[in-house]
Amino acid sequence: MEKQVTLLSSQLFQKHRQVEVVLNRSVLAWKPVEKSRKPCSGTCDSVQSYSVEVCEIVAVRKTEDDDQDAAQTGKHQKKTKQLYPYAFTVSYVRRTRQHQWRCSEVTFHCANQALCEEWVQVTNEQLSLLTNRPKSLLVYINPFGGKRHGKRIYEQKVAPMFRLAGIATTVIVTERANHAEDHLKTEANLDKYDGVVCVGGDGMFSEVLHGLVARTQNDHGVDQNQPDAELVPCSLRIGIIPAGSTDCICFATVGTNDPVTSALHIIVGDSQPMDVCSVHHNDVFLRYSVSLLGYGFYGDVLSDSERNRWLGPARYDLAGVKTFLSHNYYEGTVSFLPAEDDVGNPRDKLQCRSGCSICQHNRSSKDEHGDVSEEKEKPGKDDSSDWNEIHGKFIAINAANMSCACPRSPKGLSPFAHLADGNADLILVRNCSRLDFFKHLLRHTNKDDQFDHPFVEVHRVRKFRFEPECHKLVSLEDLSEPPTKTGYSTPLGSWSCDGEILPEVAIQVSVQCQLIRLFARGIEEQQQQQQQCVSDDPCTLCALEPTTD
Ligand SMILES: CCCCCCCCCCCCC/C=C/[C@@H](O)[C@H](COP(=O)(O)O)NC(=O)CCCCC
Ligand SMILES: Nc1ncnc2c1ncn2[C@@H]1O[C@H](COP(=O)(O)OP(=O)(O)O)[C@@H](O)[C@H]1O
Ligand SMILES: [Ca+2]
Repeated sequence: MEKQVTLLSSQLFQKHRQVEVVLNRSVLAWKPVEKSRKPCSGTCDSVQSYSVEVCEIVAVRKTEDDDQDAAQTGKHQKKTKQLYPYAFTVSYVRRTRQHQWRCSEVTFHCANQALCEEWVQVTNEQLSLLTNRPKSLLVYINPFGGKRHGKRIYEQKVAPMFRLAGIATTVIVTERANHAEDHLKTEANLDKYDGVVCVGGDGMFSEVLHGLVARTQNDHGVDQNQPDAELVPCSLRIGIIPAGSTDCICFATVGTNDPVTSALHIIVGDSQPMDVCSVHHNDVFLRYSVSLLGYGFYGDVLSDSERNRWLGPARYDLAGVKTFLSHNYYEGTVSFLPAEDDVGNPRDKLQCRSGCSICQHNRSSKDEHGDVSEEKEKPGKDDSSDWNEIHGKFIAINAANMSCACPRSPKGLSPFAHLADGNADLILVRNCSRLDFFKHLLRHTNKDDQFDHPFVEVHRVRKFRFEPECHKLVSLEDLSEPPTKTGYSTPLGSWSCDGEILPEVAIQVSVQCQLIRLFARGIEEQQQQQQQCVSDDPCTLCALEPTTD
């Protein structure tokens, strides 16, 4: 292992004791100088030092007198202030339960001003070397998403952290649907920004996605209407501050729907590539999807829920019950191009986690500039002979481009789907009894396998098409009732595309591998989650309360 060069090492004062503080390029560490130390009385085994990775330091600043006065009221503290009148505070990421991050602080007191300023300067120099961190962000807030708390969440929980981290922001509170999308497509000067942040739900994310992808394709002269066009990846990353109803894109990429955690992932400059499904009808571009493309059950839930938007997130529960009771099924033909053999399968129990090897493997197929390697260009890869075709009556047809985990279903619609493997999991739920369908739905909420039913099949696919049963095609004049979809006499459902209803039922879908990047890192494994306590008395990692939320 490479030996780390010490940049600074000093004896400083922290709380009521003297500490040896050391900074190298990757770690800030400190430990008490005294020989005798009481063990940690918290939940961890006490060892003798604390450490914070430099890449997880949010900010370092000189501690103002006011801050010191507020923190130091006791006799000891007054004495500390006399002996060590200068201080600096380091704000850093602390992992708590269930993938949540918090911003903690530690203040070091110094005997002389020059030393204090040196610590602030050298630590800041190290932070400035972290070039993946955003310096300037364009933020869109949907004030009406979810429980309508978006503006408050941003102002109270997120903006102060961005300020602390020295990130400049341009904030736009949207005034109508499609405001963010239109602004990104035509007006925004994107050269000024290192990323775009949306405050809202999956629908708001979808707006930002459409705006950014369309803008990028326009700038590069790529026609989105061509289903086989090689789309150019977006250079700006997208951050999501969850303030919507489902927020599954945030949940499935971070592991929690928590604004403070998401803000910290943005600040430290995380990057998570994401696949995007492009959806076409007869060679006309319809929409992109990142989470769920659902026909039948989820399409019906979505259409019904739109009527009750005023209910907020609860609209989905009401619509879910109504749709379940109506127990509709839809006939049609699904054709799909299976994934390559080396990318796993939807039941292999290999969860997509931070640094996922399956997604990393696929990364090699697209270089930094979005050029496609020879491997992907091999002729015959899309041979019509590779396509499979299934005809049937379906209660639901779901294409999950990622797990679609969310608080309603913590493991998601397809628990082993991958964020960036270039494939989607296509789930076909054939017509079955209400009770069987209920059992299938229930398994989305517990540990049982929702695919382990004779009426459910699931395939990992690169592309798929759906054609509704249309042999009873009639002329428009024959239809006395307004048709659900023009020209068909058999009942048609609709596709929900990340929470938007598609205007067409017959669709062609193609997964665009790693078209965008988020300010996220994928869900961390449990070991990464539990930051090891390396403290002593009193153990701040065990006992400190969050300081920012
Ligand atoms: C007997 C209990 C059954 C419970 C079954 C729960 C299964 C839940 C699966 C949820 C998948 C969610 C996929 C995400 C879709 C979102 O993109 C979309 C829009 O989100 P937003 O803009 O934040 O509102 N949300 C939905 O389509 C809602 C699906 C809710 C289904 C009950
Ligand atoms: N100012 C606004 N007024 C009305 N609708 C808006 C506004 N801003 C965004 N929207 C639309 O609201 C829809 C839902 O937003 P979203 O933030 O996803 O909330 P939810 O998760 O509750 O559906 C999105 O499709 C978006 O286009
Ligand atoms: Ca995928």
